[in-house]
Amino acid sequence: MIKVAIVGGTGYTGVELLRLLVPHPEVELTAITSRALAGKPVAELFPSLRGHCNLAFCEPDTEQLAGCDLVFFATPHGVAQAQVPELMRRGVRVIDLSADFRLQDIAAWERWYGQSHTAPELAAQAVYGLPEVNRDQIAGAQLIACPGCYPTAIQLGWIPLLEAGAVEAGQLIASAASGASGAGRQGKTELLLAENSDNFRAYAAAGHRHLPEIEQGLRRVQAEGSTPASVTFVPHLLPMIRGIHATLYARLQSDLELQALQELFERRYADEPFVDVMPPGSHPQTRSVRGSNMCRIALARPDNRDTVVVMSVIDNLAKGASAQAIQNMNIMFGLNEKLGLESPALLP
Ligand SMILES: NC(=O)C1=CN([C@@H]2O[C@H](COP(=O)(O)OP(=O)(O)OC[C@H]3O[C@@H](n4cnc5c(N)ncnc54)[C@H](OP(=O)(O)O)[C@@H]3O)[C@@H](O)[C@H]2O)C=CC1
Ligand SMILES: CC(=O)N[C@@H](CCC(=O)OP(=O)(O)O)C(=O)O
Repeated sequence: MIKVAIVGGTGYTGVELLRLLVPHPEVELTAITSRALAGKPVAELFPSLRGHCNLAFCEPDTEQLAGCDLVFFATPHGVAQAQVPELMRRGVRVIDLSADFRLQDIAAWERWYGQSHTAPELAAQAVYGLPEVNRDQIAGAQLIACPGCYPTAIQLGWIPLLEAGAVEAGQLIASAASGASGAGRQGKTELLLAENSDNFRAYAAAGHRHLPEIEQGLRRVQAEGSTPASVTFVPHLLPMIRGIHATLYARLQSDLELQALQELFERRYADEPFVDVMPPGSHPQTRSVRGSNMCRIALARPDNRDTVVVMSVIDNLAKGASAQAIQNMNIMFGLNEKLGLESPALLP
């Protein structure tokens, strides 16, 4: 059994990790931290876990965490980089759901996240946990930087086109919308029912911190000498709880028929258990992935003109965070990658 701890067990990604880890046959949960609620039984805060989890929240104590095989950090940006170096020295493996180790360009990280980075050497060592690109490196990694939610939906939607050099990489446009759980479990006025229901709006149109992560990931899959991927990214807030819908626009380099594009995607993801390329004419819905680790993708070429539109949906808390983190864990520990992640989406 893998001895696992979760630092930050009271946020939405923390409790989603719990939901998925309690039935996992190879995991023994040993610690779930919350400084604010230390001592309180986990199932008292989350009654959905009554009968599944008998632990109480505890302080994030390095000695206790160091006794685990694997520690998940489901904490705000800046927390993992302070605590991970000591755990790594003591041989613990770490999967970080925050953005602390996602960017190789530390100056860019500091600019976008508004704080100085205290462990740049670990950012250089971390493996970006997108299994569809980095499966082999994930298997041998001690530290995984789990991708952000928008970056997961957007990269999976564009990777086949950029690998093939099929689109004008310098002019990519991503319009994406997220459910409110993407903003975490903090009280914020814009997330009140009265503000966010029956409403729809963009935010961070002038620049969102996921932009450098998206571009970094896309540039890594491009052939040498290609025009580096450059993205206009505008996120939106949806009046729903879970789900991301990304609509991705790219100009085709040459006159590739929709059928050829469809085959390109089907070939690229043929062996991927968590990417579903839907038949031509489909419009993927967020509810088709709710609670599941699946990314569903469909393609269109409106009026047969030179723009290819990719629609990509994920559950921000699942493939966009906690379920993807468990997919990484399965790969790191040599387990069946799908273990604990095979349930279909919740309907309705
Ligand atoms: N929500 C989403 O869809 C996604 C979120 N993420 C990322 O996952 C991370 C977790 O997000 P989310 O679940 O929304 O929760 P929050 O960002 O609200 O994190 C809250 C958790 O972190 C703990 N925490 C806060 N500060 C510290 C600290 N200094 N030391 C130890 N624990 C601390 C809190 O417990 P306490 O204060 O009681 O100790 C709480 O359990 C974030 O970095 C987020 O950006 C990534 C992808 C998607
Ligand atoms: C709706 C909403 O507010 N979404 C969040 C997404 C954050 C996230 O999930 O990712 P990180 O781990 O990179 O912070 C946002 O736009 O900030």
